[in-house]
Amino acid sequence: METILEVKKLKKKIGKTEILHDISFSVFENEIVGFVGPNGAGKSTTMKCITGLFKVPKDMVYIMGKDMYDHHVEALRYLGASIEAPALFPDLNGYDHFSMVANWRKEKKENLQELYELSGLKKEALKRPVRTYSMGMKQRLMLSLTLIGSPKLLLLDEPLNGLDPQATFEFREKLLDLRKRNTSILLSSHQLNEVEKICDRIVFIKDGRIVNSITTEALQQMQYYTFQLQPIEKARQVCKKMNLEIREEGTHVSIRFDTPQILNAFFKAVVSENIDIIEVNSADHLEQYYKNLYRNAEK
Ligand SMILES: Nc1ncnc2c1ncn2[C@@H]1O[C@H](COP(=O)(O)OP(=O)(O)OP(=O)(O)O)[C@@H](O)[C@H]1O
Repeated sequence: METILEVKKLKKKIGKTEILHDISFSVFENEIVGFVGPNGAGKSTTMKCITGLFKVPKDMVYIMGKDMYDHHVEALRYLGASIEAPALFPDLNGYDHFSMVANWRKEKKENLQELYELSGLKKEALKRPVRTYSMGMKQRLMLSLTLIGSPKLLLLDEPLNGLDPQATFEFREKLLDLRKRNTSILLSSHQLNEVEKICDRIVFIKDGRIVNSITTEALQQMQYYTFQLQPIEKARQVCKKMNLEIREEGTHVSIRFDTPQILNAFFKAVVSENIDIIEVNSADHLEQYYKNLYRNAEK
């Protein structure tokens, strides 16, 4: 499997504060990787280091095997990026932005037609100055601009902000389609349900450190259930005996089962211990995983 992006022991100081501490992860070909973590964890800073917006020392960021330190011109040729709020010129219209970026990236004008359509912006809107666009329209334009020149790697920082539900569905399809066309993507987002739907793997960051990484497939195998069980003391004992992770939220408990077989064994144990199941709900995988992970990281 070809490595598209390699981040190796990336460190970043801003002023006297160490923001990133030895961040290491990779993005492989045909892979969409989610980059997830709380506010201020270091997602945007990492992305800025990858794009060269923040200069980093040698041997820390490689794009298609090119070190961003001394081969950044070649490395950037493979990259499309949208980081933080869409960086657009308020007085230029949509078409102007396309022409400008196409010039930089040496893309032929005739290849832009598909991207105009992909943006979902009408001709009338593309003729208007960007200052008249809504947040979602800016996001749509920005995403289409990042695709000019068919990058091998796309970095998207919070691209779902401001998108309406229809645009979110279309955006999801667009990313999945790009992956089919050999573009790998690093996507930072707080919208866990979308991350779970779009990404092949998720890398978790906290306080400038990578705290975990998991494939979406492995995540789907895990089953999270929220129960109301009585008596709760007995339920706790069953979980302890079975070595199950249990999280208590008021009158309910949330339990993670790594395989369907463990879930089955748990139900059998509950029945044999005469524990009443008052209520049971299956929970979103990524949301539960996130809660457990960051709760453990607090300890
Ligand atoms: N220019 C700067 N000067 C000083 N500190 C900064 C600067 N940029 C970022 N930081 C600090 O670096 C840390 C990481 O910020 P960063 O923007 O990378 O987080 P993030 O994970 O993208 O957060 P969010 O989800 O809120 O966008 C934060 O503590 C932030 O205050």
